[in-house]
Amino acid sequence: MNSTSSNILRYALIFLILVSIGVLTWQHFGMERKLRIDANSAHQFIAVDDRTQGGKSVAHLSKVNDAMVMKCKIAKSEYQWPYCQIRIQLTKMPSGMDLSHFDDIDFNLSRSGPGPEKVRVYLNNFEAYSKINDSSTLKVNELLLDTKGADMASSHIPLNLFRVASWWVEYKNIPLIDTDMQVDNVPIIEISTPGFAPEGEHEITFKYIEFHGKWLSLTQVLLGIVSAWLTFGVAWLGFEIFQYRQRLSQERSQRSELEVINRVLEIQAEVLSNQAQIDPLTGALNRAGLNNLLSKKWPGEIPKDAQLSILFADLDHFKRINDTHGHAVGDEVLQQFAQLVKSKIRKSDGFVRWGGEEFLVACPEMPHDLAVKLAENIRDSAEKSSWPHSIAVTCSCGVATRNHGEDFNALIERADIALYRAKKGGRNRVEIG
Ligand SMILES: Nc1nc2c(ncn2[C@@H]2O[C@H](COP(=O)(O)OP(=O)(O)OP(=O)(O)O)[C@@H](O)[C@H]2O)c(=O)[nH]1
Repeated sequence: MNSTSSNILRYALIFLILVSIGVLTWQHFGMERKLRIDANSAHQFIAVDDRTQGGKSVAHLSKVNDAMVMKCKIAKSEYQWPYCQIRIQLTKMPSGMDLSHFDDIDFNLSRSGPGPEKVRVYLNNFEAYSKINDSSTLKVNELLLDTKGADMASSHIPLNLFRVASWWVEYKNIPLIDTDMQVDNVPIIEISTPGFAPEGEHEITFKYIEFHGKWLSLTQVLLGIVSAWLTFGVAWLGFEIFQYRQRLSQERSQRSELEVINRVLEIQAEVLSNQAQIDPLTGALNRAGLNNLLSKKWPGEIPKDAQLSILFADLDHFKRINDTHGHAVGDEVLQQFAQLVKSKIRKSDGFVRWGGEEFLVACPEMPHDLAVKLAENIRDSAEKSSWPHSIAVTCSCGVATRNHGEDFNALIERADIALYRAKKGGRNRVEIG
């Protein structure tokens, strides 16, 4: 990891930590969500009594200042559970308000009249089985609220204290599986007299209900934070893999560049080495070239039984050619003679410019008779060739073939002595050493 990416990682980590702490703190101390339903709300407020069920109780609703006041006369009748209630129509069925995001409720209501100082609060939820025209099919989530005691004094009554009313479950014969508290689609809220309301004048004054909650629950916030960290981790991993691949491909291309440079240098070294071993005028090897050739053929010492014939070929009276026709013509003759010898020898033979106009041919694995024949062939061809300025050019040769275990220098010396004899013997001839 380079320093830039480790800095980015450090800043990203600090940023994520700060955001995580910030969001958690915000969730805990803020992020408030509130729904207030009061007497001034645009919702429809209705007084409901038991007359629809055959009862005789009569309820009236009126707005007094900031409150909805329901006056109710509970009367005994054949109906067993006389009641009056304020109904707040929040929405038109089948749609309702989703109150499940809220955690607790504040009530501002009071009651007077005979009987217990309690009211029943209903959050009626529209369910799959509910019918639009029949509000009794809404699931009744019930809370019995003490209007004088601790309930009203303490605010923030937890929403999860609501329970599905057992009388409603019995009355509607609701299967057990559907009897969980559900407030995600509430079209109606009702505030009702207590279950055992005695006969007489009752009054319920409603000012407001306030639902409190968080825009995001702690679980949602934690899930969000974990997702953000996971996303960051995956993104960082991807970034690291991307960088690693880039580095890898850079290294690969650098390596292949180096290999190319290396190969070029090897070729150049080979060319220079070859140039160092080759006579530029004739293209023949020099003495270093001969040593290289022999050591390639026989690394280390030349084996005792290795067969090797040496042939010296020296142009006759070459000084005269130079003197008569000039040095440049002498060069031309040397070059032509070198071509002639090259055309007569094998690829495996070493052709060496030994001195000024003196050449050596090293013939590995060549028996003596063939070496003599080769020398004779060279000599004869030189004599018969046509040369620049029609110069008559001849050469003298000395041939020696290696005896068993003979030292290379001794072999050279024998060939050289043979050449000397050829010169002494009148030139343009082959002598054996
Ligand atoms: N043009 C030319 N002449 C060279 C070169 N190298 C050597 N020589 C000349 O070759 C001549 C050799 O002369 P000598 O050693 O007397 O031999 P020679 O004249 O051939 O006489 P023999 O070998 O005895 O037949 C000298 O004059 C050298 O200057 C070269 O590269 N180019």
